[in-house]
Amino acid sequence: MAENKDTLYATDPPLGDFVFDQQVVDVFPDMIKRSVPGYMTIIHMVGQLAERYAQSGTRCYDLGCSLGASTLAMRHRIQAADVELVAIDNSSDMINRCKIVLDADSAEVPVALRCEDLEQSDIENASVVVMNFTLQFIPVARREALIRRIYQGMVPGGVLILSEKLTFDNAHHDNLMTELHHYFKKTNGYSEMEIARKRNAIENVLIPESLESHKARLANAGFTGTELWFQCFNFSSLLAFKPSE
Ligand SMILES: C[S@@+](CC[C@H](N)C(=O)[O-])C[C@H]1O[C@@H](n2cnc3c(N)ncnc32)[C@H](O)[C@@H]1O
Ligand SMILES: O=C(O)C(=O)C[C@]1(C(=O)O)C=C[C@@H](O)C=C1
Repeated sequence: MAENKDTLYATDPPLGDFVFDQQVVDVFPDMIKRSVPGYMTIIHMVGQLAERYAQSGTRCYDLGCSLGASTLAMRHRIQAADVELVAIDNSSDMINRCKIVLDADSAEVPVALRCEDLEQSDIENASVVVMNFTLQFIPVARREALIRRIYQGMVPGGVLILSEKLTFDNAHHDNLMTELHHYFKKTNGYSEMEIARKRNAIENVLIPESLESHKARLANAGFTGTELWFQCFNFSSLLAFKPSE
């Protein structure tokens, strides 16, 4: 299916803070590919990591699933038996479109699609949890409790795949990564005006943190072996493990 081009901030932009509403849903595949360097690599590897770490008789979660890109990647790669996928998002517009996408998919691994606030979600018996550019939209003060609940809902040997936009403590490095991200968006066809408007729209709702902050929070929750497995400019993905018994 042809993807609608993201021109949301080109003319007559939405007013106020960025929200994941129908306007965003209609252009989301194009928006995220042209905004997040390495996005498709991350999605592809989520499938491979789920194949490697999904355990029979457990669940694999996609928290902040949007249109289900990570869910589909896992669904087509998981080999373990009796695995259930759980895809959660609190945007009804996203969930409605995600349902259409999943219904059109041929894979047979069952998917439980839930429109709910993931901060209130029951997370149980999880061998794989994916949070792809979702934690950054959760208020910083509530991230620790959420990561702890995710850890508690995981089985021994389970893996969390946490992808996030990053800030850097070194001001020069932070400015360089921000500039390279800006250039990435320009090479993908966004105008200076679109980039500036989008930046203003997300600055109060997308709160990035440093790699060190993420690693400390994960360690405090009990995760071990946390490693940065992907980074392109100021976009990254981490693996964190719940120790085996
Ligand atoms: C950048 S998108 C995630 C992209 C998606 N994981 C992917 O890889 O294509 C962030 C998503 O998180 C969802 N979200 C934000 N806060 C949430 C919350 N408290 N509960 C559930 N979903 C949430 C948004 O509705 C949005 O769909
Ligand atoms: O940082 C930016 O400029 C972005 O557009 C990033 C980002 C994200 O990381 O979620 C913001 C909103 C959209 O979901 C797509 C990409």
